[in-house]
Amino acid sequence: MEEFKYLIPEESIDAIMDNVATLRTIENDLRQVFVKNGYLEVLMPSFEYVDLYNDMDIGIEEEKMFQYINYEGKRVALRTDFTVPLARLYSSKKEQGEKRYCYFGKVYRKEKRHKGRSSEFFQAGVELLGKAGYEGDIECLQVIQETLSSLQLKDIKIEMSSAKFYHRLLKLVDDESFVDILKKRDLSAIKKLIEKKQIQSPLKDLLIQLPRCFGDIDILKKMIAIIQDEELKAALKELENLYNHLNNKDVFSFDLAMTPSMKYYTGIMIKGYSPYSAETIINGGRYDRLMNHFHKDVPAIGFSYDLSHILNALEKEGESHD
Ligand SMILES: N[C@@H](Cc1c[nH]c[nH+]1)C(=O)O
Repeated sequence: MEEFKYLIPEESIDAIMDNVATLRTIENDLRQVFVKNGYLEVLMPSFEYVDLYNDMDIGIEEEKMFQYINYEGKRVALRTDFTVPLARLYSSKKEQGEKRYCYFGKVYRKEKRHKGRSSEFFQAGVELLGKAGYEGDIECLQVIQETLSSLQLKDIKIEMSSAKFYHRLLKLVDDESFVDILKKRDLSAIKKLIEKKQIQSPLKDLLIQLPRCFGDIDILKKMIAIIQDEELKAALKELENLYNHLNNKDVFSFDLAMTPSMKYYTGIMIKGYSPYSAETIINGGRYDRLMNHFHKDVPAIGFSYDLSHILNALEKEGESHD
């Protein structure tokens, strides 16, 4: 029996973080910028109904949730996301117009195979509710820019794409296997799919280029010039317009093969990377239809930093300079 005392379940790791002092410094720096920009800090509950997260086609997959059945016989989940509960909060308080929330805390997500990976992620994020279109997007991207230096990491890259572009592509290709192929950027599978579905140019040319469709503004301009489908073109033009309005463009680039990390994204999608992290350190995007679930028509955008991954990256970056 003695040896079992030291065992931990597969969902767990020895300690979530041991460099908590750094976490608190980063958290406080971020908080200052969020609050300065008018974001109200909220402390969200750890438990929500499973149905809150997944009772809609743009919700969160049930496999990701840690859940139990409560005394009412209802399924309750550990907080799996901040964005969905904040949409609930906004609607239940009958808020109207623009509202800015920020938060710090953990989300719990099941991994397919845990194998030494944590299921707890410490996030810091903001949600900007009620501000539509590119003005909301710009505000959100500017908050990211203003907070980047708080992360203490060098060489952060932020890639952008468009959920409108992604969903239109899915519709045009019309094949279940496409999402997985896109995630793997598998050119030979794309070629097979083109054969199977008898896809003709110009869509064919776009698909062949897609796995390598990342880079600076030139890649976006190039694709805008060759794409003929009006919806695809309009989605990319929206991104171009956004980019043109950004002050400091250095950290931003594009990845048109990006797949949404959350099903609720409807417009711009944002992913941030450090060379010292295999996982994304920033995730975000516009989600204009999530609030429909609460019978509201409210546009919204937000992002979150994954502080667990950021701290790991900081440690690796430090080791590489030793
Ligand atoms: N909730 C998203 C990030 C996000 C915040 N707002 C919009 N998106 C995530 O955990 O990946």
